[in-house]
Amino acid sequence: MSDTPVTFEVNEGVALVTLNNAPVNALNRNMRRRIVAIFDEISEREDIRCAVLTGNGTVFCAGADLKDRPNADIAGDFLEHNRITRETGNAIKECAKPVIAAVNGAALGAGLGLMAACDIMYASDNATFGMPEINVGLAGGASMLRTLFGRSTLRRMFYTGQRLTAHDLLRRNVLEDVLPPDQLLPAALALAHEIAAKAPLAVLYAKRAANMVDLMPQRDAYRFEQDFTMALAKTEDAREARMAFLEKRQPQFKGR
Ligand SMILES: C/C=C/C(=O)SCCNC(=O)CCNC(=O)[C@H](O)C(C)(C)COP(=O)(O)OP(=O)(O)OC[C@H]1O[C@@H](n2cnc3c(N)ncnc32)[C@H](O)[C@@H]1OP(=O)(O)O
Repeated sequence: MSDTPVTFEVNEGVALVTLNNAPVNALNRNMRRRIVAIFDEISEREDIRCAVLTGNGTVFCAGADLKDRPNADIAGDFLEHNRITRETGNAIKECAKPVIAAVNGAALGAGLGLMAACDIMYASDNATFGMPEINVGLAGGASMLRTLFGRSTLRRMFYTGQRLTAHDLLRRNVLEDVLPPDQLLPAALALAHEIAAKAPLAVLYAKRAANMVDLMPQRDAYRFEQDFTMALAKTEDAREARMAFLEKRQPQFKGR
């Protein structure tokens, strides 16, 4: 295992978070804690506007570390493991800034869950996707895929452990794009920089709204979004965005 199981660097408003636990970036507790800490930090740092999540090596993430399981004979050990496991995805989903997945290889089990927690998803053309829990004595994880797949595909993957290709997911409108490995990170970073150049408050509101509308009925969701529209309309940046459009110039945002 690497000393730094997840690395984190920031460049011009974009954070690049890289899973770095050779050979297959399997998730152990140490790594999960680091992921939670990094995305909480990204939420609060004003110099970060968008993040990209990728993996080092040829596998994005092989899911739960099958060599480092909780001990059911130690009271509390399984519950603590489960708590940090679910907070890993939540930290990405609830991150105040958009997170773009750049899936550079297999994304399996909890690894596919990491991708599913992201806002926008790119993959390399050699990536594969599956929920192999059924084959390794584990259950649980269908809930992580609800926003990605329809009922039948989700259950087929869940009951069989079958793996789908990146092109299968592109055809099913799960992925934004499928790219050769050397073009994956540049494409994800280019989109991240485009988002990072938007009015910061507008992006914060947009992500909160997008997360909420995942959960709410349409009528309530749009009512909720209108509150954000009203709050945003009162900011200096909203006025600047409108004036820049009318004056045919680039906006200068102040984050307020
Ligand atoms: C709710 C969520 C639950 C879950 O996430 S359950 C876990 C689901 N994950 C799996 O079942 C992982 C299955 N792994 C694979 O299919 C393959 O592996 C890969 C496609 C990821 C990579 O294949 P390749 O490049 O051919 O490498 P390799 O020789 O299979 O593996 C290299 C080393 O990595 C170890 N390894 C693979 N997956 C895991 C894992 N999830 N946890 C711990 N170790 C893993 C292997 O055993 C081996 O190790 P050694 O070199 O000692 O033989």
